[in-house]
Amino acid sequence: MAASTSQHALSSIKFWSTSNFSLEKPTCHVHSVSVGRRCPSARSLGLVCASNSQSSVVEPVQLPGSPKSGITPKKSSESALILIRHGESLWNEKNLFTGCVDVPLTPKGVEEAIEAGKRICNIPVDVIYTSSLIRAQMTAMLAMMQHRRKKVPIIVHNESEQAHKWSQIYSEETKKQSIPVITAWQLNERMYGELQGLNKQETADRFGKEQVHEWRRSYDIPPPNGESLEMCAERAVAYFKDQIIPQLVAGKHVMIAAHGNSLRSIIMHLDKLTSQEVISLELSTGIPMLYIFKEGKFIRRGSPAGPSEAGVYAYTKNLAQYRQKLDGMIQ
Ligand SMILES: O=C(O)[C@@H](CO)OP(=O)(O)O
Repeated sequence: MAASTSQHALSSIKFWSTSNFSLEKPTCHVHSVSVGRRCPSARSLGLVCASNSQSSVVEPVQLPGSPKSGITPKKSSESALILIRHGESLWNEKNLFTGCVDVPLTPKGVEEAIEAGKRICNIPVDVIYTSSLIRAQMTAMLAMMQHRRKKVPIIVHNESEQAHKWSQIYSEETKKQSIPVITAWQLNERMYGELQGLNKQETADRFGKEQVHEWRRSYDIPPPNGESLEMCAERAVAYFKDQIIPQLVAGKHVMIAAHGNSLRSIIMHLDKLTSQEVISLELSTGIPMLYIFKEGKFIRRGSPAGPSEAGVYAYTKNLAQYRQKLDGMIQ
């Protein structure tokens, strides 16, 4: 069921395919590495203090082509991959374990999402993936409202044949001005089991700080009747490999709006973090992180500090060209 839904989703993206923007001739700058507050590991730099905008010197992940997808890799192209954790939710504010409980953003979370959108407003986006939870979807939509290209993000409904049929668009021109938003439960927050709804501080007081830290950050120890990060990775990383990598291979620029732990598992995969290193990986709410996918490798670019931040655009001539193109369209 999940597989066929995903296949539907993929075919509708092909159908919706918009820009074939190709990024070529990168001028690769190795910038200084900045150290995050809580993570001494060089491999997670730039992610702990995710507001940091400098690029990293991470050894890129080597990926094979796209054996299953049948999509021909575009050798000369580069794709942008933006990862964004949702803005502050009402339960983040109350310091409650949230997991798969579907809680909306706070006004501060709304602001964070808008701010994130401003930071990435010059970076191309062809397709958006979000979890099935409202806090990630609100974040994706609010962020895209800020994008200078002004395409309309539209949620793809493939949950039933009728939903698919009833949400069709009958103008090719309108489709070109839209960005498909694919929602996938596989990108949901890790299921927190019997901790969902409990106060984090009270839980630490009751079970001990170390035990709670183990539940929250260890790789393979699940909270009571919940998912460990490893279990969460089994579905989130599998989805990333099966559905999202083929888009990048095909030259599409992708944004993923998801959650602290589903994104930690994807970043662990991209940056080849060990199960020890991932313990220190913390993601702030509403901070976008940029990777460039080129020739099967992911190159982490950190987080754009602002729409015109030189570091991000300096990396590829074509990111800069895309921005110039937007400047031209908007004048
Ligand atoms: O409660 C949750 O669902 C998560 C994210 O807010 O908490 P944690 O910081 O423990 O990963």
